[in-house]
Amino acid sequence: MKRQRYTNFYLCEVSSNMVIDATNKGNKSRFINHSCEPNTEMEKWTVDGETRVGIFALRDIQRGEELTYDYKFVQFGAD
Ligand SMILES: C[S@@+](CC[C@H](N)C(=O)[O-])C[C@H]1O[C@@H](n2cnc3c(N)ncnc32)[C@H](O)[C@@H]1O
Repeated sequence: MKRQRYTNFYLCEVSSNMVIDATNKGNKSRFINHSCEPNTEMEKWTVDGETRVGIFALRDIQRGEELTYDYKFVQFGAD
C-alpha cells in the first residue's frame, strides 16, 4: 500500500482475528473520518451467530453535518 502511495486506509479491526478491508468495496460508512469528539460510535453485535457492525449516533446530528467516530488508533510501526 505504501508503495502504491495510498493515503486513505479503509481497514477496521473488528476482533483479533477479523478485519474489514473496505479498500476496494464497501458501504458509505467507509468514508467516515476519525474524530476525538465523534458524533457516532461503532458497535459490534452478534446476530444469529454472525458478527455485525453498526454505526450509531451519539447525539442529534444536523443534516449535512460530517459523520465521525473515534478510530481508537493503534499504530503499527513508525510509519
Ligand atoms: C476510512 S477512510 C475515511 C474516508 C477518507 N477520508 C476518504 O476521503 O475516502 C480513513 C482515511 O481518511 C483519512 N482521515 C480520517 N480521519 C481523518 C482526520 N480526522 N484527519 C485527517 N485525515 C483523516 C486518513 O487518510 C485515513 O486513512
